[in-house]
Amino acid sequence: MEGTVSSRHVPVGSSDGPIGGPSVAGQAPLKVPPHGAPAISLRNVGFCYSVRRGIFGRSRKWALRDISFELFHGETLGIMGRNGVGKSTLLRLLAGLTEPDRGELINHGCSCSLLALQAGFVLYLTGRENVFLSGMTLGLSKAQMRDRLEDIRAFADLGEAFDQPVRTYSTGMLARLGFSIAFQVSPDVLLIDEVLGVGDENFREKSATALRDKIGQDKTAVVVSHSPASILELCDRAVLVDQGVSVFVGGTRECIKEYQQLLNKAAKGR
Ligand SMILES: Nc1ncnc2c1ncn2[C@@H]1O[C@H](COP(=O)(O)OP(=O)(O)OP(=O)(O)O)[C@@H](O)[C@H]1O
Repeated sequence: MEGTVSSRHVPVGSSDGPIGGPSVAGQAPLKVPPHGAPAISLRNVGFCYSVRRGIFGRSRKWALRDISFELFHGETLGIMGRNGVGKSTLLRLLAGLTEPDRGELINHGCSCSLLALQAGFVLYLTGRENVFLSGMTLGLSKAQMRDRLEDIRAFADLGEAFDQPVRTYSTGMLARLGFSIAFQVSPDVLLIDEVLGVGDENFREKSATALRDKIGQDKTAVVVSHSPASILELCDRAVLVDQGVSVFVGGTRECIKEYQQLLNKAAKGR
């Protein structure tokens, strides 16, 4: 994974993707290009984990090395990249769950909610208790969460398991609860980490439809996905991350092309 990578940024408005570009048969209707205010700006952001080396030693591992892009109000931005290039770490930074070790991340006053599997659940607490806990983490009061509780319970559709400790949940059940909480909390920016493909068939369909509806309401969202079809359907622009660097920022179709070239190059290098 080491090596030199260069980055390319296509200015907003000159996209080859859905924004301002031609429609593609079978694709969602074109969305209005993002205009005006950025919601979150990243400049040369880097982040490192502290990892164990040997029995007593520790060293720093740079998961993100140089990430720069702007997320605009009202747009849906896709994040693509091979396994382990730093996509989930990037979402955690955008959510404010952790801070950059170098560079600059400016949140221009938005609340963000990370829609990821098991994000922040306490395993010995029940689903219901985790709803309140997650709400507090996202900055909502107990009363605000109480108002949303019934919708969350209904959407997650976990039956009696809602009052069981979440350590007894399957991955799919955790995903349902995580999705329902993040979705009903309705933050300014929705951060979605590959949850589109989880849960059973019914829940997948239900969550994908709910997401499409929400994104269609001019919601600001960031979607991590390996699926070109999801990126094309949901996103206005996309960022390609490689070796912790934002190597491409621009239209979705061009980003997918760059991603496929990267995958081909990696396959040849094996
Ligand atoms: N808690 C951690 N401690 C140490 N290293 C970590 C930790 N979490 C992630 N990493 C490392 O940081 C790098 C980026 O991980 P991250 O999960 O952000 O990648 P990703 O692009 O989301 O991967 P995937 O597509 O497989 O989900 C990887 O090399 C990973 O091993």
